[in-house]
Amino acid sequence: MISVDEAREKILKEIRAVGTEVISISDAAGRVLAEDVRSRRTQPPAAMSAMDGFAVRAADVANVPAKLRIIGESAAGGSFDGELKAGEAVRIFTGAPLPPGADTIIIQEDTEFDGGTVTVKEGAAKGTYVRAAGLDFRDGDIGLRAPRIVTPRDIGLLAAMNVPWVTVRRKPRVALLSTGDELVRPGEPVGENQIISSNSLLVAALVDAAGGVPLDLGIARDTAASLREKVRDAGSADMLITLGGASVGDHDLIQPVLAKEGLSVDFWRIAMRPGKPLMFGNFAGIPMLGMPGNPVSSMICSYLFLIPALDALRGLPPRLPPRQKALLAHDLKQNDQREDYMRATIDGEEKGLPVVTLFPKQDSSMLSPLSAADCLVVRAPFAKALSKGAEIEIIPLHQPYPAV
Ligand SMILES: Nc1nc2c(c(=O)[nH]1)N[C@H]1C(S)=C(S)[C@@H](COP(=O)(O)OP(=O)(O)OC[C@H]3O[C@@H](n4cnc5c(N)ncnc54)[C@H](O)[C@@H]3O)O[C@H]1N2
Ligand code: MOO
Repeated sequence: MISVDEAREKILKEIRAVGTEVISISDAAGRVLAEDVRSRRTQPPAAMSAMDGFAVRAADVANVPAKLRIIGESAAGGSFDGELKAGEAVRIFTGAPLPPGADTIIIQEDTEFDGGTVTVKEGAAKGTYVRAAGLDFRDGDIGLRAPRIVTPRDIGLLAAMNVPWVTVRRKPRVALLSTGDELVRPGEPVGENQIISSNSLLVAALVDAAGGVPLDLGIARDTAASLREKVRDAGSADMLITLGGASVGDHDLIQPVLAKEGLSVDFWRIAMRPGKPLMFGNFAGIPMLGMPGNPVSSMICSYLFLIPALDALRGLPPRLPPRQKALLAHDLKQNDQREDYMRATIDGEEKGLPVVTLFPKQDSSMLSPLSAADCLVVRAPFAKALSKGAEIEIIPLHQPYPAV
């Protein structure tokens, strides 16, 4: 058995970024930029007022009160074309260009004015409330560098830079094939000893959340013919995930059957719990992850291996699940040779750290504690027994990959 880190390295070594496409910036949130983006505009294009008030020369308001003659008006979207000279002021509004000759804005609260004159009661240093041309960015500046996940904030910047389209990685397509005679889809008629297939839906939702497109190939029955037929549809995918049939039982057909269809196995079995029978290889030219059938195993394998692989397919440096320190709410026994990922809740805080309680049953078939968990407690192989209050490492499960 190989370690979790070794397995991830082997997977990432085999993954290449997918191709690119050009899309509208309104569709770009969450997508990965494939090329640097340069501004097509200087912002602000000219010196502009940041306030409603009067454009003046700072020298004219060095001594207050100062009476100035109003010679015109500049509103956002328009301009005052004349030149401001000594003793003059221009009525100006937020976002309007500064008239030539003016260098300072006096907010209107600091003035008294009628039609023709303004009395400035509070002076201001030169440049007050003036946004210089190019304050934000200049034509030709690189505004965003690739690779980068486009955030809603980036979309605002792209729009302001007058960039309506961007080149992004296309979304990687991930084919998901469930296997097992016992499986039926949610809502279908279900026999006494059957179970509802939850795995592929869970992993599909993760693929979607991580920026990929899940392709559901359905459920293959535990026969070579069914598996061969279903896997044929993986052709257009960038990656294939099989769910179940990864272990050593007589009905675990993934490896023996797919080997005849072009599967070459890189590794099989990892020193982790759950997820031990994970398999990685190449199936007819595309990377393939063979995940164990138990839903918790496939979810944790997705966190540790599939999401970093999706990052790599999207041309990003692969992100690992973020870890943080926490305290145990109870004693914990020593670990064996497998790296352990255990579902737990967070109940309050002590010394600035979350306090975690493990679910008493960690069976990898159990979805209710998976859904209720706030975090996974991570334990290294052969970790020693710990007492209540000891420090441990967790992977928080709420929004672990923030993108806004
Ligand atoms: N003799 C051994 N037996 C097993 C070992 C072992 O090392 N030696 N490993 C165990 C571990 S650990 C796991 S994990 C499982 C993995 O088994 P498979 O990948 O072959 O998966 P299946 O046998 O097909 O299914 C396991 C379990 O999960 C349920 N399942 C399968 N698909 C789905 C689905 N789409 N949605 C929900 N649940 C699913 C299935 O009904 C089984 O209960 O092997 C152990 N055995
Ligand atoms: O490795 Mo299995 O995934 O413990 O249930």
